[in-house]
Order: sequence, then C-alpha cells, then structure tokens
Amino acid sequence: MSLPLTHSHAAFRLPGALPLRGLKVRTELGSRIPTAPSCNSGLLAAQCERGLFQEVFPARGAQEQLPALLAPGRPPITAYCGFDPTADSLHVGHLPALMALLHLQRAGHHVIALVGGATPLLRFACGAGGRLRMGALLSRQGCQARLRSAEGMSLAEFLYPALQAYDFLHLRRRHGCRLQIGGADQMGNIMSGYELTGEDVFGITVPLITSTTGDKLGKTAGNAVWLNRDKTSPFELYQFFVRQQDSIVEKYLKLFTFLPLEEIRHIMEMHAKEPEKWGPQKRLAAEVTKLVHGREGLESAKRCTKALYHSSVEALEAMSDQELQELFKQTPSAELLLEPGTSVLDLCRKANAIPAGPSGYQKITDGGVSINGIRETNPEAVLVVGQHILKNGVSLLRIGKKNYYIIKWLQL
Ligand SMILES: Nc1ncnc2c1ncn2[C@@H]1O[C@H](COP(=O)(O)OP(=O)(O)OP(=O)(O)O)[C@@H](O)[C@H]1O
Ligand SMILES: N[C@@H](Cc1ccc(O)cc1)C(=O)O
Repeated sequence: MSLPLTHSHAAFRLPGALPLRGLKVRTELGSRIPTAPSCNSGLLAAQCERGLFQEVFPARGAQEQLPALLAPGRPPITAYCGFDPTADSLHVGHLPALMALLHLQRAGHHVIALVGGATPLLRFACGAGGRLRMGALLSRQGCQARLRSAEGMSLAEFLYPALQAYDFLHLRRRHGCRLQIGGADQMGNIMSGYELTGEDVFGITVPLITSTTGDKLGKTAGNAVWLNRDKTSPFELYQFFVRQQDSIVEKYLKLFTFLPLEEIRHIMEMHAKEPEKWGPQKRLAAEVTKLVHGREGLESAKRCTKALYHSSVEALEAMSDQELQELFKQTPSAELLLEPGTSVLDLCRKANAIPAGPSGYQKITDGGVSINGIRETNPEAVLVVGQHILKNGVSLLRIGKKNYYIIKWLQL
C-alpha cells in the first residue's frame, strides 16, 4: 500500500453546459482531464445543478461510471460520510454532507453516516502522536520538502488520512460501499481512500459553508450552529436562517432544502417584487427547522418568534417550560417574587430594565414601556394577574422598540 503525503489538487471547472454547471472533477493524481462529463441527467447532474455536489473523484467517475451507477433504475449503491465525534452534536456545516446522503437515500440508495472512532482517538488520545514532530522522526528518510514547511507535521496528522482510507476500505469490503461524501476539505483523504481501496470507488465533495467573515462554520472556528436542540434551540436555528443575506439565500435554498429548483426560482422572483417580506429567508428557515427538529420544532420556533418579535400574548401564553428556557437563553430575564402591590415601576427596576432615578420613571411616563404587548404609562399601576402576568407565570417586558426582558414570576 502506498499513501503519498501530498496529492495534486488541481481541479477543473468544466465547460459542460447545463445541468452540470459548476461541477469540478478531481484529476487522478495529477493528470488533467479537461473534458465535460457525458451525463446530462440523473441524480449526479441534478445535485450538481443544485450546487450540492461540487467535485467528483476520479475524473473518469464523473464522466461515465458514476452517472451510470446513479442512473434511475440501476441497483442501489452504498455511500458513506464520516463525522468525527469531537462534539456532542452535529452542526449546520454538516448539513450539506447530510443532504447529499439524504438525496441519495431518497433515490433508493443505501447510505451510512459513520461516526469516526479511530480518527478522533488519534487526534485526542494519541497525545504523543500530536507532539512528536515528523521532522525529527523522518529527517534522514526523505520527504524533506513536505517536512521543511514552517509548522512541520505531527504524527497524528500524518496518520489521519491512512485511518480514514482504511474506513473506506473496510466499508467497501463489508458493506460494498463505493462512494464517499465529504466537505471540500476532505478531498485529500478521499483520494487516499481511493488509492487504498482500488479502482472502483468514488468521492464526491460538497461545498464548505462559511460564516460572513469567511471562516468554515464548525467546531474549530468556534462558530458552530448546532443541530442538537439542547445546544441551539429550534428558535435560534430558525433565526440563524431568517437572518441570511439576499446574496446567499438562493444558494442555501438549493443546498439545505428539498424544494424543486423551479419552486426556488419562483420564490426568488417573488422576492424581487416584495423584498420587504423576506420570503426566501422565512421559507429557508422553516424548511431547515422542520428537517432538523420536525414539525413540532418548527411550531416552537414560530411561537418563540411571535412571542419575542411580534409581542404575541397568545404565543407567549402557549409556550412550554422548555421553550421559555430556550428563550431565556437569548433574552435578558429575571425570576421575581410577586409581592402584593408590585407596580410597573417595581417590575422595571427589579428586572434592571430601566435606568435608576427619575429618568427610569420618565421612560415609563413617556410611553417607552410595554408589558405583554400593552403600553403602560403609569409607573404606579399595580400588576394584575391575567393581564400583566400571564397564565404560565410569565411577563414579557419591552423597553423602547426592541429591548425585551422575560420575567418568570415565582410562587404565583
Ligand atoms: N462548514 C462546513 N461546510 C461543509 N462541510 C463541512 C463543514 N464542517 C464540516 N463539514 C464536513 O462534515 C464532515 C464531518 O466533519 P467533522 O465533524 O468530522 O469535522 P471537521 O471537518 O473537522 O470540522 P470542525 O471540527 O471544524 O467542525 C466532513 O466531511 C467535513 O468536511
Ligand atoms: N475526516 C473527516 C471525518 C471522517 C472520519 C472518518 C472517516 O472514515 C471519514 C470522515 C473530518 O475531519 O471531517
């Protein structure tokens, strides 16, 4: 077995006409094949058009074999994607790879989502491997060019592609797996798997999702938006997608939803006419939240949005304790004891929502304070259960246009 340390990463944007626009093929260990794939229909072409499949390896796979294997009516193939269990949740950056698996599954193929065991062990348990410098170990044996780089290479780093390649080999032998999916940064590891496994396997990469500052979205950059409800609530996930810029929303609709391209085109046309409605963003947020958290998760996200941003008393009153806790995470909140005679002013002060002294008092008389969506201009007014305090023991306090505070009343 030979696993070269480096691979040629020359990639081509093919001149192929629609629907293969945007597909790149990885050349087989450096040889360039600047011809268009011959397929123009089927799963491969459809996902290229959506922008989900970015690159295919080896080039020959993109041209003939893979389109044929994935053509409708052919026997199912098995595909896999690996995820390192270096966090207790998947995140939004994993969605393109998961969508690729789901598209394959919907087309009748078998898919495997592999939670890497050996690869993270290598990263975390093999501390010595992380510290031993390859320069010291291999200085007399060649590989100097690679090793002369400023940082050198750790043993763990060196071994990682070999373990991932072995996963592919194992899945090929055990489960007949012929296709590995991964983010664009995985092409090198996929190529190693190809070398180890032999000639009848393929790799497809999906685009990397980045933050507005261009960092890869994920654990390493510390900017992950999680798919586990305990870490990122359905409401937060929904809000993440609702806030996406116009420039990216069409791409995300194609990547993160199953909506037909024609429908996406229509949504974008409507958006051009009525941009103030944020139609594509809302649809994107709804589709992704439903996919990740189910219909109930979407309902929860909408309820929280209505309660917080549209001051909906009904939505606030209908919220479960879990939803309230999820909202509390984002919004300043206070748990207060309701004493007889508690006034609007007391409430605002105890919640630290208004400045101390006369200016805080004046904020209320000026009409800058509302409780559960109703403006309160009398600072001395005594709080009334059922009006200022909802059935579920909650008050939503708004100061100015958009500063919200959630009050949970104790011992009601
Ligand atoms: N932001 C992203 N965009 C697209 N694919 C991604 C992104 N983050 C991870 N992936 C892909 O998901 C798969 C599993 O990634 P994995 O969880 O093992 O972590 P990773 O790539 O090291 O990222 P990180 O640890 O920074 O979150 C890989 O194929 C990887 O390329
Ligand atoms: N190398 C992948 C995760 C992975 C692990 C094992 C595999 O077999 C495949 C993929 C990553 O870092 O994102």
